Amino acid sequence: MIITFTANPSLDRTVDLGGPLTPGGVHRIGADSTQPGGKGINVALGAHRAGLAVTAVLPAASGDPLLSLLEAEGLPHRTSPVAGAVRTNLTVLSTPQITTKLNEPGAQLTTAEVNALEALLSECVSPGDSVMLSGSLAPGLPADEYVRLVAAIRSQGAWVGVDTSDAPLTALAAALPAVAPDFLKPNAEELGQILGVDGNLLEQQAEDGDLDGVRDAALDLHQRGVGAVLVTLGAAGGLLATEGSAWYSSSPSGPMVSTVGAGDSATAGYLIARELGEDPARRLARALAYGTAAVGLPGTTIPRPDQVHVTADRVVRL
Ligand SMILES: O=P(O)(O)OC[C@H]1O[C@](O)(CO)[C@@H](O)[C@@H]1O
Repeated sequence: MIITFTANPSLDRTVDLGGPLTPGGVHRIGADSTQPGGKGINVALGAHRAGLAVTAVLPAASGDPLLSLLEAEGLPHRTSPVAGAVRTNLTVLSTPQITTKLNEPGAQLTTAEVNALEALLSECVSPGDSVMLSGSLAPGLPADEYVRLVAAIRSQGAWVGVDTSDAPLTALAAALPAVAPDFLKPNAEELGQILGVDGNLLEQQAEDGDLDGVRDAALDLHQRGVGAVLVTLGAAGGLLATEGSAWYSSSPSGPMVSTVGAGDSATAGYLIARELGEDPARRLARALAYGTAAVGLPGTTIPRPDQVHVTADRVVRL
C-alpha cells in the first residue's frame, strides 16, 4: 500500500490571463478551473491512476470542497477533522508561457488537531507500506515534524520518502544520519536550501552540462543515510543517487503547458517504478517521464500511464 501524507492540502485554482501579467495592472480572467492539490494528494493521484493501492491522508473539515473533488476523482483518502478550511493556491498563467504561483499558508492547526492527524497517519501505516510525506507544513506543525514522522514510520517497519522545502527540509537534513528517510526528492532550489547555496546556480550548471555540484550534493545526502535522492532539475532533467552510485538523464522533450505538479508526478513515477521492481536507471527514467507528461497537461493535472512515455535511453551512470 502507498500512503501519502499531505499536511497542508490545497484547492488549486488556475486562471489564464491570455496575455501578459503586469504588476499593478487590472487583469480580466479568461479560463478558470479548480483541481485538488497539495503534494501528497498529487502523488496519490498519480499512483492511483496507475492502478496502485493508495490512501491519501490529510486534514480537512467534513464538507470541505476539496473532499468532493477527491471523491469525484475516486481517490481513496482518510481525513482528520480540523476547524479551518483547506487553502486555495492560485496559479496565474500569462504570456509568454509564464506560470506564477501564489500559495496560501493554510489554516492554523490546534495541538489537538495535530495530535489527531499524527494518530491517523500512524493508524494507516502497516509494515511494508511505502509512505510519502509531501509538501509544506500547515501552521501549527513544528519545523521538525517530518523528522519525527520519519523516525516513527520507520519504527513501524514502513519505507518513507519526503518531498518538502524551506525549514522542514533543512530540519530533516540537520537530523541526518540519526534519522534518515528512504527517499528524498529535492528540486535544485531545495538542494540549494540544504547546501546553503543558490539553487538556481546549481540548475544553471546542470543545464550547461556541469553536473558535479548536483551529483556531489546528492551523493553526500545518500552517504549520510538517505536511501535514494532524486533531484529534479526542470528542463535540465534529473539525477538519482542510490546504491552508492549516481545516474543522470536529460529531460525527455514534450509540450510545455503547466509546470504545476510536475515534481509530484515525478515522485509518483518513482513510486510506481519501485512497485514494478525497476532498477535505478529505469526508476529515474519513469520519474522524469511522469514529470514531462505533467508539464504537457493543464493546471495541476497528474498524468495517467497512457500519457507517459518511458525510455531509459537518455540515462547515463555518472
Ligand atoms: O505545500 P506547498 O509547498 O505550498 O505546495 C503546494 C502546491 O504544490 C503543488 O502540490 C504542486 O507541486 C500544488 O498542487 C500545490 O498548490
